[in-house]
Amino acid sequence: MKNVLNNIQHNIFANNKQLAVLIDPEKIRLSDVEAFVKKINKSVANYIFVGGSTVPVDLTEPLVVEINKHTNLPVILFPGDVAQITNKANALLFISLLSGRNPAYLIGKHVEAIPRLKETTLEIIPTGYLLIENEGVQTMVQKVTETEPMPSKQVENIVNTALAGELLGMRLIYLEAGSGAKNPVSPEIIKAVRDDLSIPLIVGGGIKSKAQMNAAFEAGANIVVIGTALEKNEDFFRELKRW
Ligand SMILES: CC(C)=CCC/C(C)=C/CC/C(C)=C/CC/C(C)=C/COP(=O)(O)OP(=O)(O)O
Ligand SMILES: O=P(O)(O)OC[C@@H](O)CO
Ligand SMILES: [Mg+2]
Repeated sequence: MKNVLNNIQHNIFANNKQLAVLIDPEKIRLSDVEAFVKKINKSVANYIFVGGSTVPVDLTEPLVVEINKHTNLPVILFPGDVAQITNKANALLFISLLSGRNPAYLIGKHVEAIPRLKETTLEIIPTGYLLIENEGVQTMVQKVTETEPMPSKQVENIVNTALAGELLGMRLIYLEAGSGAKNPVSPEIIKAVRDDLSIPLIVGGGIKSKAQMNAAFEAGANIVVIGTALEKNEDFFRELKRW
């Protein structure tokens, strides 16, 4: 059923916060998936994102199959490359790296993905993806895509880039500080983007505490994504049992 975007919009209308837990296929063993997913089920999480900047070709599909055995939550692909597309998920964030100027990640990979997507049952959600600079530390996404992140001081440029994505017809905007970033995207940037944007806003990268998660929601994030902090410390799930 193609209802992920509808569900996101419905939750926004109802003023609900939305949490996505990111599972990186490279960072989890199949034998650990059941226990991890059971923790996700007991938390407030609404979605499971699956993806990574570098993932061996044969890891994603078996992971999604295993996740589906243990949860009814929607599984949404957040791919770093075409090989991470599998029909076993519910939806695909069809992301274009708007913060960068590498044609491969703006449109090239997307063309490459079409043979897989022609007959897919996945809900495809066009998503503008903006990598925001974080104290000058290089992120995996930056390295893999050979692009520069947007300077965090250039708030107007960040807002304009997000709005350009909206006007190009994208259905979501994702503000990314980078996996495992020292600091999340600042509330100031989130608020500035939220103030001008009409479509849902996802924020991720470097969120390690409930306070940081709530700061992102308060600033206007509609969905917060947490990956590394839960990978490294599953006790963090205990704080996520209720909003
Ligand atoms: C259109 C298709 C199918 C693919 C291209 C998609 C694009 C444009 C990707 C942009 C950049 C990119 C490589 C994004 C990766 C997204 C992601 C899941 C990042 C998470 O990073 P981690 O892989 O967890 O980082 P670490 O390896 O440092 O943990
Ligand atoms: O792993 P973390 O730092 O939580 O980041 C989540 C996601 O935004 C990375 O692409
Ligand atoms: Mg990661």
